Amino acid sequence: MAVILGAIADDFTGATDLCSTWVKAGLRVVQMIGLPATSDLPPDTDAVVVALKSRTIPADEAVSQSLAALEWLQALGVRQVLFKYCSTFDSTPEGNIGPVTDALLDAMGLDFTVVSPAFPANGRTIYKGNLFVGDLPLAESSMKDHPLTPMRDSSLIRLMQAQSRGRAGLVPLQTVRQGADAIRAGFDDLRKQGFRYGVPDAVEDQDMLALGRALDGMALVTGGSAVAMGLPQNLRDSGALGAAARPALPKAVGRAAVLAGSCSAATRGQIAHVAQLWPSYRVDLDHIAAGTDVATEALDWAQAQSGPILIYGSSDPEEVAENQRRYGRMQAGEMMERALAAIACGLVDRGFARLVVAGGETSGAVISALGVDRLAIGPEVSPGVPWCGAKGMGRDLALCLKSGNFGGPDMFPRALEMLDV
Ligand SMILES: Nc1ncnc2c1ncn2[C@@H]1O[C@H](COP(=O)(O)OP(=O)(O)OP(=O)(O)O)[C@@H](O)[C@H]1O
Ligand SMILES: O=C(O)[C@@H](O)C(=O)CO
Repeated sequence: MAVILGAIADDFTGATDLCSTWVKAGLRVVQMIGLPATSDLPPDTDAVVVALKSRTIPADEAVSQSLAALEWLQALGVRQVLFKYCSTFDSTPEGNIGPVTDALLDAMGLDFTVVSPAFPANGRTIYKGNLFVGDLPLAESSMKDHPLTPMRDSSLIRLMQAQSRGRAGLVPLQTVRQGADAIRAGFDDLRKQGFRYGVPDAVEDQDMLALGRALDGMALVTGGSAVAMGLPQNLRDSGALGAAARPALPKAVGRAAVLAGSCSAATRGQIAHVAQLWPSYRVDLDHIAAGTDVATEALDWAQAQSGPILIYGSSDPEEVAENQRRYGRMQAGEMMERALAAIACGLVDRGFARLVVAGGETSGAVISALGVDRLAIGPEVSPGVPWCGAKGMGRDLALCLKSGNFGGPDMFPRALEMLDV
């Protein structure tokens, strides 16, 4: 069977989250890191996700990388393309969700697509076009303090219109609850009225599955990982998919570490939990800025410990804001990412082979530095967070790339228990 589903993800943890959704649906999925240099894929691959690090780069660069990824996927012959962004719609007023969606629509000769970041299993729901994170509207959730993409509006209609060329219209929950045909009719109505993006309400997985059915035949789909849940069934029904596959845990031998650069409320809770259990080391941004070799310091410390360790740069919103005032928003983020990436390489050099990395940008920096070019997706630790197998710096590695906001407080030890650490 040929590769039938393709996706372009705007960050690395988001890509793994999507891969995990398709792996759970029995697909054989490969995650390519960055623009692929080769089309050499395992012969039974059903779906490929190209993981870009394009969420916070300038919009024109995000557009050109996404178009190159689209061309690569089209050359594989995929039937449907998903543009995967964050379930909390992480973006700035300039993009990059809007500009990339517009560019993909144009390149594919289309005039309409769906915009659906909903992810009910992780508490991201959409009602009357407003995105909620747990019980709070997006703009009142901890996402308002995100270091790179603070979200200060909850209306997906306004958010999308502010950064794109077209109008966004709602498919209300009453319509979604009537099932796939009604949703499709809702999209058709919007398109006829000149809307370019359809935003369907969704509060439960059942809504996402109905939406998935409605998206049968829509060549470009955009959203979070949950919008992808229902797509494999359409292809299975049409006979385009073989028997379901079962994911395997990665085999990697070596010490275990958690590296955290995410400053989300969830990650900070996970750090607080694990700091009681394991040796932990905090990377200080002021030391990095002062030119201290923090990587060597952290690695010397790591070698003196036994068992799993935690190394983190994450701070609370006040300290992040202070760091950004001092060094600039993007510069502060990049300094921390570079330090954590250098530490990751040093750890692998010293025999660490099982790494949990918290944060999408952080994961991007770490796996690029490790020279990983693809991930084999294994079983999930928690919704959207799978273990992955990879080759990095010539070694077999087990990597768990955790989206900032995902997972319960005990997610780090649970991840390692799955590998019997
Ligand atoms: N103490 C700090 N001060 C300022 N910035 C920091 C600090 N610690 C980490 N950062 C930066 O904050 C950013 C966090 O983004 P990252 O994508 O890694 O996490 P996230 O947004 O929570 O995760 P996700 O994208 O998966 O939702 C990174 O650029 C990181 O380097
Ligand atoms: O959709 C999500 O929340 C995640 O997959 C993600 O993209 C975090 O960076």
